[in-house]
Amino acid sequence: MAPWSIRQLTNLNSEDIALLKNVAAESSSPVIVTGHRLLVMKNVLPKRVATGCMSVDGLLLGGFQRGCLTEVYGESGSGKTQVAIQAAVSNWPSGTVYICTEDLFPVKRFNQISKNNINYHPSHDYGKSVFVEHVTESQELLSCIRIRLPKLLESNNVSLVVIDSVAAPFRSETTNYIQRAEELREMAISLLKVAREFNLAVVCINQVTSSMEGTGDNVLPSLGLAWSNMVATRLWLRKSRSICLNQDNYHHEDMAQNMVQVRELYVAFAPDLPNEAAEFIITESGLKAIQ
Ligand SMILES: Nc1ncnc2c1ncn2[C@@H]1O[C@H](COP(=O)(O)OP(=O)(O)OP(=O)(O)O)[C@@H](O)[C@H]1O
Repeated sequence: MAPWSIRQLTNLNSEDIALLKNVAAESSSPVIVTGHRLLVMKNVLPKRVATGCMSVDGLLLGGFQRGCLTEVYGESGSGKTQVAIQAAVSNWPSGTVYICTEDLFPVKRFNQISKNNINYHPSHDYGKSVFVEHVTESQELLSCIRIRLPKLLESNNVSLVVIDSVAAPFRSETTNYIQRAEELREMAISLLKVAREFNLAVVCINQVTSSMEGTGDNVLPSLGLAWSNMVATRLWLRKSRSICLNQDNYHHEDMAQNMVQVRELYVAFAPDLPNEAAEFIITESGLKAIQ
């Protein structure tokens, strides 16, 4: 039996202590259980991580599902990063791990959305709950997910992991397609393990190639069958129509000005969601549902 002690955790009841004793008995090494892990073990955390946009959360029955992989794909500029940043802000005080593989983390935009968050208070340090990592190569990304990520999750309260974007490290090294497929499969397996063990929502952002853009329902992210089989939910982001809005985001057909681009998040595949879409706009303060 591994040595165990209960430090820092307070207000444990007899049920919690019995659960911790069982965990320690089954483990061959010392056990570190944070308050968050205890909640995971007791299975009392909400099953989804909110995106912070009313219409999208309505469609997704509360947000991104924990314990599995969600792929968000769409053409450049469709709003994939905005959705992820908004979810990171809405997830506060719970943490987000944001792994950037292409562009740097958009700090300015994150701060802008944070300050406009409905629960914003000057004393809240939103930045402290976001752990940013930049990796550009596939092996580096794999090692980050397998080694550094679990270590970080052991000692921090995190409920969302974002990879922006998932294909970029593999795109630059595409000479060996078999190796690429194998690495993608390994990455998906490692991400799924982390998602299950720590009860996290893992959101993988994926671009569609320019030749695929605008081809209607045939637009598909292509990372191979092995990868596709690991993804539980696939969401397609696209620009749809333009509309006129007044300052309160109310739709007015007769307004000649303030034309705004509407975006649509469509459930391309999910075991528990209908193939429907939610509309939203992107404003300075983040994603907003249309009234
Ligand atoms: N402050 C802002 N106010 C209003 N709209 C904004 C603001 N910042 C970004 N946007 C909108 O978000 C769009 C960019 O979205 P985003 O960066 O999420 O796209 P993406 O799908 O991640 O693209 P890529 O694949 O190229 O990274 C911009 O084109 C703009 O329309």
